Amino acid sequence: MSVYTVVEQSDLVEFLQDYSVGELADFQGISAGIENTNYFVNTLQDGQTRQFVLTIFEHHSFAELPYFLNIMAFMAEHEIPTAHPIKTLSNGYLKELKAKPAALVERLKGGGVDHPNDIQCSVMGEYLARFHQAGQDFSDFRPNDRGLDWMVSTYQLIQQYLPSDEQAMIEAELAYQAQIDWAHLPSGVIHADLFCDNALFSGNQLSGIIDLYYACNAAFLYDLAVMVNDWCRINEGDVENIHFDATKVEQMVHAYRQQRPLSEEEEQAWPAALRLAALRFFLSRLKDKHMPREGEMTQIKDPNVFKQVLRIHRQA
Ligand SMILES: Nc1ncnc2c1ncn2[C@@H]1O[C@H](COP(=O)(O)OP(=O)(O)O)[C@@H](O)[C@H]1O
Ligand SMILES: N[C@@H](CCOP(=O)(O)O)C(=O)O
Repeated sequence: MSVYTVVEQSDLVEFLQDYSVGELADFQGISAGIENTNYFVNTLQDGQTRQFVLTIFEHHSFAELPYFLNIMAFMAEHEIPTAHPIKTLSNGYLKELKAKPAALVERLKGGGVDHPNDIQCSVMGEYLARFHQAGQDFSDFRPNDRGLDWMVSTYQLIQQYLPSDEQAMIEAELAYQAQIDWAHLPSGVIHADLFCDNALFSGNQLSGIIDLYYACNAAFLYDLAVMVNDWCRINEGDVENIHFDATKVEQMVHAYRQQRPLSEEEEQAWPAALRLAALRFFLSRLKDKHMPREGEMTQIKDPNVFKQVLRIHRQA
């Protein structure tokens, strides 16, 4: 349930006064998602229904949000299907609602993908490369706040809760990753969290890329690895049965390469990128499990999924 901050009709009518979007027709809380409060908002303007999503940011400060909203606008203006934020009458993207940062963005068509097919994996590979290429012209910079430093500090926080086998695997992987110089690989703006639940499809057509709230500057190869680890992973029952669909991996990476060829260094670093991406989400899910954020009902995702993914890549 991602309605942590309840919005009344009167709140929304007042909030919309600062936009040129017409009059509030109706609105509805969105149950999907885990980080922020989201509402579908419909207005009536010049006899036409307009559809938006209102997001109330539960964990971000006012200061850090312009980067994300500017990327959403930039990518939408560069043929990447992100949701364009709506400008207020004072020409900004960010407002305050119920004492929290809030933004109104266009509502994208399509639905989530639970079991992606080969074509959808290929489409995602192409569009991630397009995202990376377009981002080369984006002027703002944000360091990766889920990089190796964060991984080390997060491990130190949760180590006390972990069984010895997990401690040993994480320490070995951190030591391995510390030897790799990611900074020399092609880098730029990445999504950093492009899981299946952050893309919207209408059939085999990509209609939305959402949740850009981990976007940052980092190695492009890492972003592709994050996506492969989720979109090409086959979960059949027990975690031990997790494996990768080689055709989906090939389709995704081939489509990416067709749009943006990988350098020789990237080709060589690919196994390490898959491991780094698995470690990142293994650690964040372990932290959410052992140190859940206060005051909210979080959907705890299974860390063992990425424990198994990391194990598979380390044994490859
Ligand atoms: N711009 C949008 N257009 C259409 N649906 C959206 C849009 N943004 C979010 N959603 C819907 O809201 C859900 C939660 O959004 P998400 O950004 O994943 O939430 P959270 O920030 O909590 O992770 C998504 O799964 C999607 O169904
Ligand atoms: N897509 C991630 C959730 C986002 O990461 P987190 O750092 O907010 O936990 C996942 O499925 O683990």
